[in-house]
Amino acid sequence: MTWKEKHQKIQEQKLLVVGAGGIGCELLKNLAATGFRKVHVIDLDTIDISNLNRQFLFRKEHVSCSKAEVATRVVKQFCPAIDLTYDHDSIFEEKFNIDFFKSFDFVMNALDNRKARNHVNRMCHAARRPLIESGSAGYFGQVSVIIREKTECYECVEKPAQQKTFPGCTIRNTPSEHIHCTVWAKHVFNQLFGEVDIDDDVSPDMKAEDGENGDQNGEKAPDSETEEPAPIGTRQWAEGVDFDPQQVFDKLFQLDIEYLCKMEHLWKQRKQPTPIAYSTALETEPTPLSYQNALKNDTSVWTLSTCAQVFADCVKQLREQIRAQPDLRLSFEKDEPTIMAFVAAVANIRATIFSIGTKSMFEIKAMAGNIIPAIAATNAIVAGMMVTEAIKLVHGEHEKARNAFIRNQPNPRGKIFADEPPAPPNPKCYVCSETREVFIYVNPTQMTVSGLCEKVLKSELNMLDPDVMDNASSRIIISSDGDTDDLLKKKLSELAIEDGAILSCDDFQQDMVLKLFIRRQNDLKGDEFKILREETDGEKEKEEDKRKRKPDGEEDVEPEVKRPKIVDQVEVCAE
Ligand SMILES: Nc1ncnc2c1ncn2[C@@H]1O[C@H](COP(=O)(O)OP(=O)(O)OP(=O)(O)O)[C@@H](O)[C@H]1O
Ligand SMILES: [Zn+2]
Repeated sequence: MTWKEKHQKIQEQKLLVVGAGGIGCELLKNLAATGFRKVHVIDLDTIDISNLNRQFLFRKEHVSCSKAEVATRVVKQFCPAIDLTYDHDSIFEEKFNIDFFKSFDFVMNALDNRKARNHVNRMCHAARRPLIESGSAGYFGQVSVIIREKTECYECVEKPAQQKTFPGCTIRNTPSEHIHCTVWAKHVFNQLFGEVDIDDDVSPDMKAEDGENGDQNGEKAPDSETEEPAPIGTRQWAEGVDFDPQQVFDKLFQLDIEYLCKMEHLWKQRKQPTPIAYSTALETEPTPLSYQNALKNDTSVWTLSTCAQVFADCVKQLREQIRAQPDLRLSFEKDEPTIMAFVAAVANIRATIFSIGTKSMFEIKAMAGNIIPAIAATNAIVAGMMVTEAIKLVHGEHEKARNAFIRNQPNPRGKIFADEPPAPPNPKCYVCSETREVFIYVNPTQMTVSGLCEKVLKSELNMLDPDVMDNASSRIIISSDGDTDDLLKKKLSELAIEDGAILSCDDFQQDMVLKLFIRRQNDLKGDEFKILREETDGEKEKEEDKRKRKPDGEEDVEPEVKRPKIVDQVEVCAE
């Protein structure tokens, strides 16, 4: 094929790009510059001021506008020849069905969360379209090529459980996990004593974006005209009260929380936070530990009053450092005891306010040290590597596809970039193999149908709207059209779903059917469960033996939970 013919082929390809954030902006620019002419981009989000440092298609005047729309407009300005279209929507929308995916030659992911990546992986599998997957975390970056029946899919290998990406609105308004409180506590530290960063805003979000999906409804808190917290920097405000610990405490944990409570739509389906005043916190226990003694107890969980005491002691100490050097900007250092104690106390007070379980300073230190900034150069390199792989796909050179990695340090062969051929599909993958099987340990007398649907199928296995049938009785126990809603509160055992039951779970939109093998584990409580992606024959036999020996079925079956393989797959990190 001549160079011209090759170029012609690039121009004719129809591509879908999912995500117009850090990697997406770079990617759209590269695609246009390489000669791709038929591109559709989807992004659900609007532009935040904190995106501007690396999402170079966006400018200050674009803040609050649709990312997909602005990216499309700006790319067309420098490349009028491109037929670039967009949707300002979530990729989970029903209109992006399998036929929609089939209308493209291949798909490129520039996403920041596993749920959406899993979904696109399944849609591409169902539509038989290649997918170029990407991710970056600080200096680490990765590109993978996923081709049905030829390579591993995104879900062939189990990923580590930790989710490192947190939308800013979750951090500022609606934390639901301790890590959200820890991230916020680090931001508080930076705002008060460190280098102020736009990303680190700690006040309730006036725009009150709701929830994990980034939907914005623009609702303001009542009386926001008069009662909005003053738009001055937290540091400036704190200097105004001479870093008085009580006043700083009351602002962060009482006044701002009271303000947050007024955004009623946030609390329709969530528990409202409880504002806490400094005096109330100290009164919850007569003898809180001092900072010195609390540090000695870094593996135990501090009480609320100890957290308040540690907060006050640390603020005073950090204030002294700033008084000595007024221009000093401290940086977060997890091994600096005052800073770490401050962050641990703040995180736990916030966790208490939002009814989230508190943790020891030791545990919080591990979480706080693990937060990675997004780096523009990594995104640019990743986007470049994606287009290199895209060109191979265009020319049908599937056998030349490479999974590529960028590292922060050279590997033993002195390379910062490394690549390898994609691994073959995992024959036991519950997404892309013929054997779509998942083994789940539950306590059938406690697990509800609703828990099975929401926690197992939707949250853990990323199905969108499953229909579930008990194979033994052929009874539908979960129906996507709501016909079975009266069963939601029932326990599995009430529907005769016990150890050994097999459920067929079908997601129409993802065109995915999998078999769920129920295993009983009596010590699991409520909707708790454990998942095994595969069960070896040996394990099956062992269990069969046990059941034979104890026909009453009362044995505790302790599953051998396999450690997830740590792979070089990275998640884009928000913080
Ligand atoms: N379900 C989804 N449908 C469409 N787009 C999505 C979906 N989930 C995430 N995205 C988009 O993927 C993009 C990922 O980009 P990036 O990782 O740079 O995130 P960001 O939110 O722009 O920045 P950061 O998280 O680093 O502050 C975002 O623009 C986000 O809106
Ligand atoms: Zn797979």
